[in-house]
Amino acid sequence: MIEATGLTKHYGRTVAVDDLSFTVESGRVTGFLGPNGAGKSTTMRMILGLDRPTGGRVLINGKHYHDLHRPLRTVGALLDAKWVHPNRSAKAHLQWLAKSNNIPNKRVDEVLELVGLTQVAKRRAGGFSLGMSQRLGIAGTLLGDPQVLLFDEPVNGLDPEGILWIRQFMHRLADQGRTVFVSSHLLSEMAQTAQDLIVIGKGKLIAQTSTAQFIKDATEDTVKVRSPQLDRLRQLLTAEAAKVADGTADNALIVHGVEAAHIGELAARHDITLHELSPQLGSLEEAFMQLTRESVEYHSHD
Ligand SMILES: Nc1ncnc2c1ncn2[C@@H]1O[C@H](COP(=O)(O)OP(=O)(O)OP(=O)(O)O)[C@@H](O)[C@H]1O
Repeated sequence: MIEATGLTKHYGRTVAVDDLSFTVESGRVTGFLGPNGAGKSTTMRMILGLDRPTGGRVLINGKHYHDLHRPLRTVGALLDAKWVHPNRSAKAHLQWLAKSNNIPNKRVDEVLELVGLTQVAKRRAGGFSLGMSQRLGIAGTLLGDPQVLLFDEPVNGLDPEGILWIRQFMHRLADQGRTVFVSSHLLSEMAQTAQDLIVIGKGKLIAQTSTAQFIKDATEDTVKVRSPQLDRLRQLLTAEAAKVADGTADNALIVHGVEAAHIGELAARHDITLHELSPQLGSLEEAFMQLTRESVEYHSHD
């Protein structure tokens, strides 16, 4: 578990992180979202003791990073996947990391196996593709079998196969009861990966909630209806004060403010044939734009 309380960081006159409080629970993948410059990297660096807070505190499993007896056994972090000596093999890189942290050598083979790099363990890491480098970086985070894992933009630049692998791997780590905290700009990817979200804007907390609730709160659900008797249906819905707009497909309407079940019953009562009746859920992109825009406007009026 990661707990931030009143966490604040000033760089000169810039307030990078502003009185931020949140909790990252174990057994879940938690996404960390915010527009550029919102303070995500600064927050992650403070969690890892790489930056000292100006105010407040952040604890990992109840302790400051610096007070952890063997940090790598409690928290693994991947901030930059290309952070590896290019001429070292994947295995030599991990062996060096293990040795400098008093981790037995046999754990290196285990983590190589876990991330699927056993076959290429002896190849120069400098020649690895981005996807392989990410796997090597993740192997490094797992060396100490830590309970808490932090990943900064882990899927940036990866192909769809690499993205899917990382998503499934993170879910597996969370299913093992670990705390998985991951920042990303790729919102559609986050929508599928993260069960919970912490969203910040200008260093302040905008939302801490489940991904589903975040989308529900910030977007309006609509229903798409297709019917050969569209004009009749439109009249009936408008008479009920529903907001109705033309859909992009032929013979389709987008209905706001009425449940799909009600539209189905209305159509049945008036012998109207329906070819489609599908609730349209808002996207994480829409919710994110909506909520971060409000935060920016709010702050500019401060
Ligand atoms: N070492 C530093 N010195 C001065 N200002 C900094 C430093 N690091 C970050 N900042 C400033 O703090 C703010 C937050 O930056 P940070 O990199 O934490 O945001 P971010 O959410 O990670 O952004 P991005 O998504 O673009 O990576 C920005 O205004 C940035 O310019």
